Amino acid sequence: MSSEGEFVNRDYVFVVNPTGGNGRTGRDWKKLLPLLHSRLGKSWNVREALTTGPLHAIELAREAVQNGAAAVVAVGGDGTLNEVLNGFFKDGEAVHPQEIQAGPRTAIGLIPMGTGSDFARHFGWNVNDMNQAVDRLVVGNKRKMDVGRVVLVDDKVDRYFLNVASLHLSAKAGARVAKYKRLGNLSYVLGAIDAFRDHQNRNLKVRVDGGEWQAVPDVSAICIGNAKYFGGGMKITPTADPFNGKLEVVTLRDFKWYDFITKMHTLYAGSHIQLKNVSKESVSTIEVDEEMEAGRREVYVQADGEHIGFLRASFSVLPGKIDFIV
Ligand SMILES: Nc1ncnc2c1ncn2[C@@H]1O[C@H](COP(=O)(O)OP(=O)(O)OP(=O)(O)O)[C@@H](O)[C@H]1O
Repeated sequence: MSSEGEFVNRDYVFVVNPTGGNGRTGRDWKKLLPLLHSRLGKSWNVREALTTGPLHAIELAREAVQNGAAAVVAVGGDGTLNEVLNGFFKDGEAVHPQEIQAGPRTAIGLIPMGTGSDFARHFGWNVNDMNQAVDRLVVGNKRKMDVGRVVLVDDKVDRYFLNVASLHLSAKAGARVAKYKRLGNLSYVLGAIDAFRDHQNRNLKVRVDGGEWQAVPDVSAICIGNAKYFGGGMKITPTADPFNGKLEVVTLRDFKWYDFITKMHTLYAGSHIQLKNVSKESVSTIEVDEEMEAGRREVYVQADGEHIGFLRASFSVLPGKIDFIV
């Protein structure tokens, strides 16, 4: 009990993916835990929760939020952060502590130790720099951050994202990156080449902010950014800002395989948005479907690098929905 008689939970729950960064996260965690105890331990209860497999981080984070933890911190890559975020939501609603407690809502944090760690790039945080990450937690500044939500109508999937969601070529590439992850950042290039082998641009239709459906021919990829980077450092949605209450949508049309070789450097620089056949818009919601329904199951959808299913999809922003430790 605090002096005002309020119950304030002091748990900082660290959800660790020991397989992240090709096993490096597990090795580094052994050094990080004593550092957390010595630097955070006086103010907070440091709790460790190791994942045992894919999606386990969702359950671990949800349990922590239900128990009213002060913060849940993802230790790993963007995939682990995504799963931790999804533990804050259930059935389309924010999860609340099981007992009504005074005090601030559970915050979310990140110790970036993944392969790509693209979300950390948005903030210029150094990946695998434990001291910098712990400094951030010790200072404990929080900002209300926007959360992206994607609903897949056919797959009955409801998934939240903090970084970038996308569909078609980039999403298929993301799904194929996993088998090359032991090769580090090169995995993203190999995943893209792999995805291109059976890729065809597709005629889609989109509806922005509840307006009219518009046909968009020859779509290579549509990328929906809450933050700027994906694919191991590509500045794909270069004007995205997770604090502006909007999602940044970048549509790549009619790309041929050789365009990705000759124009690859523009994706890393963020200058691709000046190319012909690339458009950008700021939205609150965007719905996407096949123009002709045949072949719908071939249009992949990913969120924060995690394959989640196939079109039809609806993406929307939940402004300021989470307190992020920045
Ligand atoms: N204990 C585990 N065993 C196997 N896979 C796991 C385990 N815990 C989490 N995962 C899965 O590992 C995948 C990748 O994790 P994570 O994002 O942390 O690392 P990464 O892929 O190296 O980094 P990045 O996503 O930034 O490139 C996630 O899809 C997650 O579901």
